[in-house]
Amino acid sequence: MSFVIPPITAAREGRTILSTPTISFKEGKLTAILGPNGAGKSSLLQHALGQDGEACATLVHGEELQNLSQVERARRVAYLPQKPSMAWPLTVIDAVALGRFAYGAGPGQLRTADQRAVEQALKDTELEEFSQRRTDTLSGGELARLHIARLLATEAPILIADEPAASLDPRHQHALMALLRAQAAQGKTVVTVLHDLALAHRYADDVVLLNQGSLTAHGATADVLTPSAIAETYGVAAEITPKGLQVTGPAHPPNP
Ligand SMILES: Nc1ncnc2c1ncn2[C@@H]1O[C@H](COP(=O)(O)OP(=O)(O)OP(=O)(O)O)[C@@H](O)[C@H]1O
Repeated sequence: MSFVIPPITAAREGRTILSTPTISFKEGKLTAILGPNGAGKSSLLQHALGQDGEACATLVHGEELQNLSQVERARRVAYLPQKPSMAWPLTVIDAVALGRFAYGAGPGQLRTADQRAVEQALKDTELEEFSQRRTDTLSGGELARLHIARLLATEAPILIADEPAASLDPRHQHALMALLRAQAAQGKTVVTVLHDLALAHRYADDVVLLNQGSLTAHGATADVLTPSAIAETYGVAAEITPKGLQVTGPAHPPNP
């Protein structure tokens, strides 16, 4: 299912924080949204999904998202924000089951398809052993995996995650990216904000590069994520070898 963000101009406190053209995300692809702190990555997603209270004519499979019912939206687009909240402590399995609300399910009320989706999501995020634990007893990385599990349990055709890898250890970061790739390979439209350029280089099909609220590039990862674009955008030096991308240090190290 295609996901198309129309041209956006957004301002906060009198300052333009976003000024972007149409951005189309492709079905069957994993797209990484990259850019330095404050580039506008979260604001772009929040605005596109109507989370900032402003109208936005985002198109999902050709239909305006804002014209769909809440349930229909949730069936099409699953969104994991950068700072997800958990209103009250639940068991892990019940928290993941919240991902099934668009299908009339919830904690303790799971039909076969819901049960299957929840179990698969727990398995994919290696949380099966934690299923009966209270969410407020989880470590930071375990809690991050719980939120990813809830995203996956929706089985929505469009998955959007804002920095899902931030608090994961390296093995779980790679596992997450492999999982997102697998979701894209199943035909889903997968969009994720990342800060780890090596992960983006290794796993993303496409990259959207933002800087100071503007879109500076959008295309195939190998075309966009070049050492010169990285130096210009982030002020760091990077090398690309057969082993992958490695950030080697500041682009302009201070003189000793
Ligand atoms: N409500 C607000 N009021 C004032 N400034 C805001 C508001 N919301 C966002 N901004 C500013 O807009 C800019 C973009 O913020 P945004 O959270 O989208 O950046 P980001 O690219 O996701 O950054 P990060 O990588 O640090 O998460 C930042 O400079 C931020 O301070």
